[in-house]
Amino acid sequence: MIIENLAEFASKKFGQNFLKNDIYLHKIIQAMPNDDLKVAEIGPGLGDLTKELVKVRNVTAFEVDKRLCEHLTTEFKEPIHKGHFELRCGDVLERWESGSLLDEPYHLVANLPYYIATNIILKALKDEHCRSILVMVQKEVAVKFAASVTQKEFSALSVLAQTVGKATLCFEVEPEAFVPPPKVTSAVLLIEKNRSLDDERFEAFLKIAFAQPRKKLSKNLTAVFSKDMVHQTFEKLGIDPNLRPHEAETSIYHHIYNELKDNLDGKQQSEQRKISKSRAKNTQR
Ligand SMILES: C[S@@+](CC[C@H](N)C(=O)[O-])C[C@H]1O[C@@H](n2cnc3c(N)ncnc32)[C@H](O)[C@@H]1O
Repeated sequence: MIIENLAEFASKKFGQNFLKNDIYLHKIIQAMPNDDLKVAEIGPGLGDLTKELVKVRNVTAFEVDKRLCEHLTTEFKEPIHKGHFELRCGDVLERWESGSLLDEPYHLVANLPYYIATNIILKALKDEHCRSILVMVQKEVAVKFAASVTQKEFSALSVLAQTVGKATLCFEVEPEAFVPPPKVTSAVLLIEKNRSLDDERFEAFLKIAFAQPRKKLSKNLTAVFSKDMVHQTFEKLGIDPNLRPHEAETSIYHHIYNELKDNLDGKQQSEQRKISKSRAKNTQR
């Protein structure tokens, strides 16, 4: 496929900003974990990163844009034939609906489409076959995942990353490295997993805890749990009730969650009952 004007060819809908810089492509390869597990690449695009990946690993790539799928099938004829490269066309998020992205252990390596980057990382954190995540994302997103406690960027995403392993912001990438250039600075984020997220309610609990990041953590929790319950839990665990959400360590979130999670269920159930009752009323009318 000959593309006369790459900037015009790029689809905004699919978040296409092609990385056209060999230095950063090589830096991504160097940052990969040092083993021979398979690599899953999301959004291979024109295949610039893919070309480097297939030199060192077996790769399965997921691409939503049919034009690019056709291009990649021609471009990677040989590695496809040799069994080093497999292309799956379609929306990667739909693939995740039926379980793991691949049915064997893998590392995720990608220059992600920014409009669904956080969503993809969260799916990969839960995917038990995913061993690590090395992705180019908007710098702001990378900072949130990699922040340490007490930094103002420490967020629910940082707690989730620390729950499964270790997150590192590897390096920043300026907009000019891409065609077309995105409006924001990018960064490569590495999350090395030693376990997977297995409790979706913990994520829901963190949303409550960080709902108003500048308020006190105890205050945020009273949006769902009674004041007494929050007070007693903090006292039992010896936690300062004046802590702001970004000042509490990941382990503190797990301790509080373990104390309150049964009541979180109760709350969810009572909300559910309220919804069902109001639906029943509406049907009677
Ligand atoms: C930022 S571009 C990266 C392209 C290429 N890897 C590079 O580095 O130049 C994002 C890629 O993700 C693809 N993409 C967007 N949404 C997708 C989805 N839901 N499932 C699979 N691929 C998707 C786009 O078509 C595009 O190829």
